[in-house]
Amino acid sequence: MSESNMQNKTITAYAPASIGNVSLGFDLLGAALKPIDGSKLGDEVDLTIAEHFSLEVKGRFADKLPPDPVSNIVTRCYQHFIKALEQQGYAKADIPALHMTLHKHLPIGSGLGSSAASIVAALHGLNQFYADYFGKVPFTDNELLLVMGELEGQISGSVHYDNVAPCFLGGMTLMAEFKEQVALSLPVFENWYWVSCYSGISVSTAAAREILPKQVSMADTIQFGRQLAVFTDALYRQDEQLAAAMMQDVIAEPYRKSLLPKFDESRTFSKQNGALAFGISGSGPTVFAVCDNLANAEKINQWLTDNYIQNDTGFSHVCQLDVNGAVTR
Ligand SMILES: Nc1ncnc2c1ncn2[C@@H]1O[C@H](COP(=O)(O)OP(=O)(O)OP(=O)(O)O)[C@@H](O)[C@H]1O
Ligand SMILES: N[C@@H](CCO)C(=O)O
Repeated sequence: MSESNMQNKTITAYAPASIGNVSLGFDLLGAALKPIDGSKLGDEVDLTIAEHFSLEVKGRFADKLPPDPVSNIVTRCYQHFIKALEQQGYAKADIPALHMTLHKHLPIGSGLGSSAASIVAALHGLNQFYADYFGKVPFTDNELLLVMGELEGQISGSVHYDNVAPCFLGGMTLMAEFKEQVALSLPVFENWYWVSCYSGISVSTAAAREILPKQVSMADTIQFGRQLAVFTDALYRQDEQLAAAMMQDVIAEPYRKSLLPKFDESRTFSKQNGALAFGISGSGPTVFAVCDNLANAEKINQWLTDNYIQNDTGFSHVCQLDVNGAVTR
């Protein structure tokens, strides 16, 4: 598309919710979510040319963010992106400024990768917008991922890619954290349903990291390594039973579950009613249950809706993995 055609064009980028850790892969494994009823579980960013940069925030959770746009991570994404374009050799005067609108659909501090979804929608949208404008894609997926991780780190206190990578690439991703290959896409079980229930309370990721011990025992280290290696192998061999048996969290859940009212009861009900696995999504309070059939998933979804949700802000969805990740239209 030519520069003049971009003048009145709006690009919209969508980035889905995600499960960080997936129980067994603290900071190293993540999965993108898509409710099976077609409802939207992700953030959106609209981008259009303007005289000066500005950010507008709309959506159900807009009023839970700092009112000052400068404190919004989307503003930092824009500033970072423009600086990187200049470093690539684009002259400042040739880069049009944008008006951006963030549609904040994901609750903050939910364990659904809310800040990651804003970051991914903003940066994917910016890359697509300037690709259309200049006729050349400014940054590769891997280059964008590195920036996404850096910005996520500014919010949560340490760089971790297990929300931004699945949110951006879709499906289930394993972090390689190799400069040339930050994340790897893994095979998935297409018949698995992921019930995801947000209780409605907010848990800060930085605070939920703070309560974790700084050292891990030898026994837990060996269990962690064994589980992640065997799980990955089981995905490649499509061995559901073995994969599900590996989905236990020895790093974070023992410390974090005390922050989550009704966690143990929810696990007990889910496991007694057919869940193959149950755990905390990211740093919580969202929990997830994995089922290999819809009837079990719907039963657990109903029970979590009735029992795990604490207030009007909470919600629960039967999901499958969002294999598309971030998309623009
Ligand atoms: N667009 C944005 N989306 C979400 N949080 C934002 C955004 N801009 C700024 N913030 C701030 O970043 C912090 C996000 O905190 P935190 O990392 O705990 O939440 P989160 O990313 O929603 O967590 P989770 O990954 O568990 O969903 C909050 O202080 C919030 O005000
Ligand atoms: N891996 C991160 C995800 C945060 O959503 C954590 O558990 O702290």
